[in-house]
Amino acid sequence: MNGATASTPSTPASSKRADDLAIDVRGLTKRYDGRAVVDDVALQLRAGRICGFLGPNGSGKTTTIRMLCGLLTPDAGEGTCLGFDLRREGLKIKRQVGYMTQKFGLYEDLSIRQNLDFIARLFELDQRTQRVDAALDRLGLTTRAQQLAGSLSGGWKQRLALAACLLHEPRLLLLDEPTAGVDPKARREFWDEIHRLAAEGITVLVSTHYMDEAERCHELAYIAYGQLLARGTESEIIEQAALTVWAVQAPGAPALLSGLLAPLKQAPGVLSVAAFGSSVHVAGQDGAALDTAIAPYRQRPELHWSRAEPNLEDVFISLIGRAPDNMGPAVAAAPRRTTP
Ligand SMILES: Nc1ncnc2c1ncn2[C@@H]1O[C@H](COP(=O)(O)OP(=O)(O)OP(=O)(O)O)[C@@H](O)[C@H]1O
Repeated sequence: MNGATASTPSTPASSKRADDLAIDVRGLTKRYDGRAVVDDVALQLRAGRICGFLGPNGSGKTTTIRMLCGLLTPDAGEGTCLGFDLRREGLKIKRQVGYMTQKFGLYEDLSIRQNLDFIARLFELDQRTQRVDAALDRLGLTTRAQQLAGSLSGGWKQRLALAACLLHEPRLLLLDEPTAGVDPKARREFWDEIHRLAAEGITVLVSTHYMDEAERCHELAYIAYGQLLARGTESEIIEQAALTVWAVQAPGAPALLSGLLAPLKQAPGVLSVAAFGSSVHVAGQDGAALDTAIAPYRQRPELHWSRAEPNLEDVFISLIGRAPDNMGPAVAAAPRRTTP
């Protein structure tokens, strides 16, 4: 559903008033060396919502985020961020957006307080000491204020980075894989904070590779090879994918299961074959074709087959299988692809 937006049960498209939308862009495109790494993306996000931005490595998430906050100029597309025109009002957007980059971007040889004070000066904020104190307090950093940023663990660094991008009281947070490499407890605390911010009316677009984080979002956008392939709530995305999923187990020889089923990945009708714990999920959209593909394997006595409910990961793996690959050699004036 490239270029389309999906409504959610609580936010029918008709009720999306323009002034409700923190992000409202369409046709967003960025090309490098003739290759569209972001291709005709449309995204609408209502104020106060948390949207998870998912997709495989190199699918265009960072590039999209950088276009949204005015750091990159799109080659095509238009729209607004926080009501400001993406092309003409980049500076106004930057002043009201908190952008957390994938890589820790603060000074490792400055203390937490010095880093925050530096950011406050960059933004020319008034009442700097009070703002820095409040940010330290909010993120539980007060007792560590004098600690060098470089000596912090991954989780604390992310907390500091979040504090830094909140200092100027942004209305929209663009978080690029904020919890990559962070342990589960720190990730949970980070997400609790994200939800508190959303409850205060801040809009959040957050890229992640973690399915448990996807499940904590109000809505999701899935991008592969630069094209937005799915958009909506978790249940809407699962429903739209219309997958049939079989779960297979091999109680006598679980280690052999993945290898045994590997040829199925190439079979007509099979969109994904993926291990989940002691099971392997085999998924496809055409139930009859899927049945034909798995028929030879269903005869095997060591394999136990049962129908399973599709989950988000089944859907995303299947979507990649169906997406057109843009990683090949660039074609100067390539014809527009149609979305599966
Ligand atoms: N400045 C650039 N010049 C050329 N190609 C680029 C540039 N920036 C990004 N790309 C390419 O654009 C594609 C999309 O990159 P992007 O960083 O947006 O993906 P991503 O979804 O954020 O990936 P990841 O999950 O690994 O962070 C990649 O193939 C990348 O190599």
